[in-house]
Amino acid sequence: MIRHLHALLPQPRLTMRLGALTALQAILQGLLLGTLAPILTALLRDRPDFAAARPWLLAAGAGLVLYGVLTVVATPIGFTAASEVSEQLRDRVLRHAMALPSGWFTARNKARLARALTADAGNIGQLAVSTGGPALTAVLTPATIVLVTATVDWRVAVLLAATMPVAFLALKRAGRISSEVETELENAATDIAGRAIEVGQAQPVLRAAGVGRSGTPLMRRALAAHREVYRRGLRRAVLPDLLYTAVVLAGFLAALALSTGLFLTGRIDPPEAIALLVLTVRFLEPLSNLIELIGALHAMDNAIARVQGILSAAPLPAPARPVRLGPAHDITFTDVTFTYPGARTPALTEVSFTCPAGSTTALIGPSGSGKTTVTRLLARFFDVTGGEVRIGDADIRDCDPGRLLERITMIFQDVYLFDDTIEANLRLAHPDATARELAEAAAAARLDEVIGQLPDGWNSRVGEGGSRLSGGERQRVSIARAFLKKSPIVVIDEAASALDPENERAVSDAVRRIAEDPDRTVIVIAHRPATLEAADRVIALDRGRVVQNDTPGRLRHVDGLYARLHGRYRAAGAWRITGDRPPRAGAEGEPWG
Ligand SMILES: Nc1ncnc2c1ncn2[C@@H]1O[C@H](COP(=O)(O)OP(=O)(O)OP(=O)(O)O)[C@@H](O)[C@H]1O
Repeated sequence: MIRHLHALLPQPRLTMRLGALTALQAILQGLLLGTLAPILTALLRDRPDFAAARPWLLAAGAGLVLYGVLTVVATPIGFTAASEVSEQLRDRVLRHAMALPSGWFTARNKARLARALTADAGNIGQLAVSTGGPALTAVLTPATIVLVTATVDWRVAVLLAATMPVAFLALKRAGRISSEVETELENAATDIAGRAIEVGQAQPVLRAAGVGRSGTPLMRRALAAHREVYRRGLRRAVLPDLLYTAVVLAGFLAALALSTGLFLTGRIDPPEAIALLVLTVRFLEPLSNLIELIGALHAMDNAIARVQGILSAAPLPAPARPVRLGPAHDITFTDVTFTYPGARTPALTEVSFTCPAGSTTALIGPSGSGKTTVTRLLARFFDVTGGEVRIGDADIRDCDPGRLLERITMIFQDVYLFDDTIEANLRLAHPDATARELAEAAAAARLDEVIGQLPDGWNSRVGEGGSRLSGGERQRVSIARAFLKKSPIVVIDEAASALDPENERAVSDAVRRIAEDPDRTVIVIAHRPATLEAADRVIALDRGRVVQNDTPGRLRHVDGLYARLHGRYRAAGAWRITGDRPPRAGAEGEPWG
């Protein structure tokens, strides 16, 4: 357990110091009791021998002072150590999570991560101090008492010593069962947390379907399973706990009986009998505490294992010597094949194309054809299964992941905003931006119109996930980030979902401006005819393969996905002339069908 915790902490020095202090205190407790027998022997006589008692009294006094000093030193370290352990763990888990591929973040793994960062990291810190210390004392003090008892009477010492391994065997069994129960309870709790996240995400759907007033069926099942695991755990733990207590009590009673027998048969004197009585009682006390501590210790060990489980999830491999990304920002996919973790069929198969630096490439294709996957692979959310993705001369797997993301801005449909002010959300893209740069970016994305209408302007909070803004407004924040970041590669997933005409125009304008910038290489998952027409190239995907790759002008005259989409827009009269929304790619009756 100590080893596990030690391995988990980047800086274990403070906890090691606390452990050493606690161990010293525990041994000192036992040694102090060792002064009892000679003091009693010297003083409990017809004529007390103070001269013989003095050195032992002095030693006991010095020991007590040392114990006091150790307590004074250890107490503040204990307080600091608990919060420091939790902080170190949180920091380590967070750093690791940042390097994990986005495919890792399933609902269950998100719940595991949330628990590791909140409950587990906090509990490990608390338990390491509040349980680890007493547990160390509960083992070291009785062990020292056994040695000290040997100086009074070896037979009682042997009996006490024999009690310890039997007690530890019983304790091991009780601990194993309590650990199993704790793991089952934790799994059941993680299930509930996962279901809760699911309910949160699917809430609009659940409401629309009129289900879920008392939770979804899966949630109710998870709650019932947790209750059952708890009850079963209580039943399983009773017997092993009783067995351990019985073993310790039996050792204690046997030692008492032996001491009494030795006294009654005149083999030990009254002072020795009193000393043995005190030693036996002090032996029993910490040992019997162990059964209460063992559950908490295993809970800590399980929490450590859970944190370890997250830390062992493989991050995307980082190159030992990252290649520097050069000034060229052309993008090349060569024979890229990719299968999502756990999926059977590839999402992309032998996809090859080049986006010249400064150009705009529109990706089109039916729903599920692999457009989003292309953008995810470019940002290295996942690594390709086969082939390679290059920016300039560099294979993106050879680049530092942080540096890679500095060059790319993603403008997604589902923009996640942090529950902070508009300004703070924008500054994520460029923390040191001046007020002027912020204002220019906001104007370019037409976010200034939104900010002007908010009660607190730039200081307005956007709510969790940006819930206080509409979809189009959120996307304008995301576009403003792109203007602010000035990254040479921009990936845009045009909003396919319904935007009101005002937002739609604002978003289209901003996207057009980004695309027209000759310093930016843009890949856009296009849903609007104007975007398609303005693109330098159009790449059509179907079932994960490139089926067309040419200029929009030429593709219009070739039978295929693009011409069908183009014809469909014309037939629907949805080109910008009318200002109506074009039919959504992937929507019912659209040209992919
Ligand atoms: N996280 C994932 N895990 C497993 N399979 C996935 C995952 N994301 C996408 N897929 C699958 O990969 C394929 C390509 O999906 P992708 O999202 O790239 O398509 P798309 O063209 O962007 O679709 P849409 O237009 O609906 O957004 C689909 O079959 C999809 O089911």
